[in-house]
Amino acid sequence: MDAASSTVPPAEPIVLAGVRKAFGPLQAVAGVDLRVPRGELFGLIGHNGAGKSTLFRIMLGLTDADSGRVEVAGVAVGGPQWREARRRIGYLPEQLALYESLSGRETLAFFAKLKGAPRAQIEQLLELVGLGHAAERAVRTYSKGMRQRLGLAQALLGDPQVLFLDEPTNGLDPQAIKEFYELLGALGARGTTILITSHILAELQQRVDRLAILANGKVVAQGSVQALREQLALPLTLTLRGTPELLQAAREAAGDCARALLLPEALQLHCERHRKMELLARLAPLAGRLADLEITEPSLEDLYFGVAA
Ligand SMILES: Nc1ncnc2c1ncn2[C@@H]1O[C@H](COP(=O)(O)OP(=O)(O)OP(=O)(O)O)[C@@H](O)[C@H]1O
Repeated sequence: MDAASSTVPPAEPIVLAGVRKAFGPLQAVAGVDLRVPRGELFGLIGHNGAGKSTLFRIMLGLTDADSGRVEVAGVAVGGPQWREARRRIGYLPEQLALYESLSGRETLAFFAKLKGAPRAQIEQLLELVGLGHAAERAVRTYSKGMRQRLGLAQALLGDPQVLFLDEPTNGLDPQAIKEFYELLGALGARGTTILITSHILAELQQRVDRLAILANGKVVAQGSVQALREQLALPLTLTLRGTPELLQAAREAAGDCARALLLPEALQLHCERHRKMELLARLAPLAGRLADLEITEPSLEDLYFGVAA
């Protein structure tokens, strides 16, 4: 059985190797390698113009790469088996055009027809995204969160193996974002592979399995947030609270082990990861008298600025 007729998803539903795309003199995608295993929630981040949308369009077969290998859902994008494989891919663009006068149910029926997906899935998807109660209402009466959930439902028509989500949580409130990611978690647990872009790094940091940071068309770092912390070796921050005398003593005890920043009511010590235990040992004699000690890992935003800025 060949890959196109197989219903078994490949172990790596997204494989890019040496992918390049230029627009005139501009190298928008400059040699990207990416492998995303089945069931992973993978984030793609980067500055405006970094090449994220171009890469999405290449993976969806909407734009041809100039060179390189692009495989999605187990087949070469644009190749002889692509038409069939495209049905196993869902896409939620950043701005999905919806017909305001259609109801939620009619909207899904419209997309199901376009995609050749069974209409029988519509009710189930409306329930899955929490729109069962609003299925009869015109889209014009939907909130932003409801529209995004309807967008996700259309992307899920045909039970895709791979989902591409472009800024799907833009404009959603914190509760809606939480629910959106819970839904993605459930899809991942059933083996759906999800590629997601977002400019809200704090949001991605807690949720993605791995991510790639794209800058000027190149992947400049790739891995789990923790792996990137270790790879990029950005300093940890210890924040100490206590009396001014104690903070001064802590600063002296830290010595060359950390870069110290004395704030009005706290001392911040920025320390390289491999010297953390040495620093804690130096501070140990003071620990009993400190009011508080907090260790903060570099955030995804720190990591991003560490490589992409
Ligand atoms: N059709 C096109 N013709 C010419 N240049 C293009 C075209 N599409 C994209 N570009 C250029 O390629 C580069 C990458 O654009 P792309 O839209 O992929 O970036 P992005 O990372 O998605 O940015 P954003 O976060 O702003 O959406 C940009 O410099 C953009 O101007």
